[in-house]
Amino acid sequence: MATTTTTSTKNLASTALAENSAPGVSNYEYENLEPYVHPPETKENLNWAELVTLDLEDYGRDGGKERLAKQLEHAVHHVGFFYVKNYGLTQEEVDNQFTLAKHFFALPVDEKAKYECNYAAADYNGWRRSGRRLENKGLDNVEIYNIPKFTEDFEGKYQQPHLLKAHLPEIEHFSKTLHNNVILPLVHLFAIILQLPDEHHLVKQHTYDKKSEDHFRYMLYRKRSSEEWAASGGGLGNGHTDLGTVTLLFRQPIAGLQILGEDGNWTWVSAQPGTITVNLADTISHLTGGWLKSSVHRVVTPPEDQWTYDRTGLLYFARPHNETILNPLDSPVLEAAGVKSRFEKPVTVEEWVKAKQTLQLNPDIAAKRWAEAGDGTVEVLAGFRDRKYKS
Ligand SMILES: O=C(O)CCC(=O)C(=O)O
Ligand SMILES: [Fe+2]
Repeated sequence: MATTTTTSTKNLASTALAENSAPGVSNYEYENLEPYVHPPETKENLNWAELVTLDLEDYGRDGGKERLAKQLEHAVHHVGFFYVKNYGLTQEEVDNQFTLAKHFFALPVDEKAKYECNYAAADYNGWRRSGRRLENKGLDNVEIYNIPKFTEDFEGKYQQPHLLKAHLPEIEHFSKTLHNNVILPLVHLFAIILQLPDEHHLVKQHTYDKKSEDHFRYMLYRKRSSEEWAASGGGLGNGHTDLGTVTLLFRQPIAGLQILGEDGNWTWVSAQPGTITVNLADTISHLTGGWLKSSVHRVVTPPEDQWTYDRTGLLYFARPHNETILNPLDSPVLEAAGVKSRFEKPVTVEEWVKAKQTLQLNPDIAAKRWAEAGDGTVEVLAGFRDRKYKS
């Protein structure tokens, strides 16, 4: 791995994009860490999804926002998934984060346990051990480490292992760059598509400094044998929607992610070099009465030629400010579509996150609540129900 300082970011000229401040830390510390190496792509010919790719460099150019909004319109209303490229981080900066993820998950369980989530409080920041998923209790192979925003609200609240402490300035830089260069432009484009009277309305609901539950994530799906894959159900029952505004998934080569299309068929998301895969999630869908599509997706057994590799993920979850009320926005597009609130009473983002995370982090509570209706649905909050998506 190169060891030069990598603070260079593409200069995306736009008012919505804050300047990328240099982290001020050289990468020499990575010299001591064996670098993460991307596994090879599958040779199998899978039924790949066709997704549009937004070139974020166009965002700052004359007429660029309008061009990108036009390109995005169909995807956000009908598909819920797309790619972005030219987001202002070098491949080396991205790979350094994969390296940290790899080494974090290689720490002994006892060490990781010091940073374990407070599941009962529905607090997802910290380490989530495997074996806590409703579908596959005891059989799931997924570990997660979530890092909150670098703001006063979270200062001192979470301890980090030495490995990550030494790299917090870069992690902070990485998270803030994603927020400035991807999240803010995207919500700006959504506002243009929705023809909101104030084009900056959604940007103002997603400022970095105000309290919200955005977080950066390292994720690991440990490799397993064909028997283990079969016993786990292969992820077919894990279809879900994410709960925030959008989720950013960094390109990694192990296939597994699938999207449920409007036609009821699942297609695979391919690894496009230099891109981030973006999916829309529940809160932006709530803010539009379902007009913006919170896409159903799942991670299934990879193709056989990739069974010998761990699947390491880098993700960023964006959410509106906690105080945001999840009623449909004032928009001529939504008015023409006749959308309605999805809740029986006003619900804040904070309440929504807590309700859905309680189900996600506590398999025992979730099993009971899913069983209540007995029809494959669960009431998350104030009349809004999630449902199961089977194969
Ligand atoms: O790992 C992936 O590709 C997707 C993970 C995912 O859907 C999630 O963490 O919500
Ligand atoms: Fe997801």
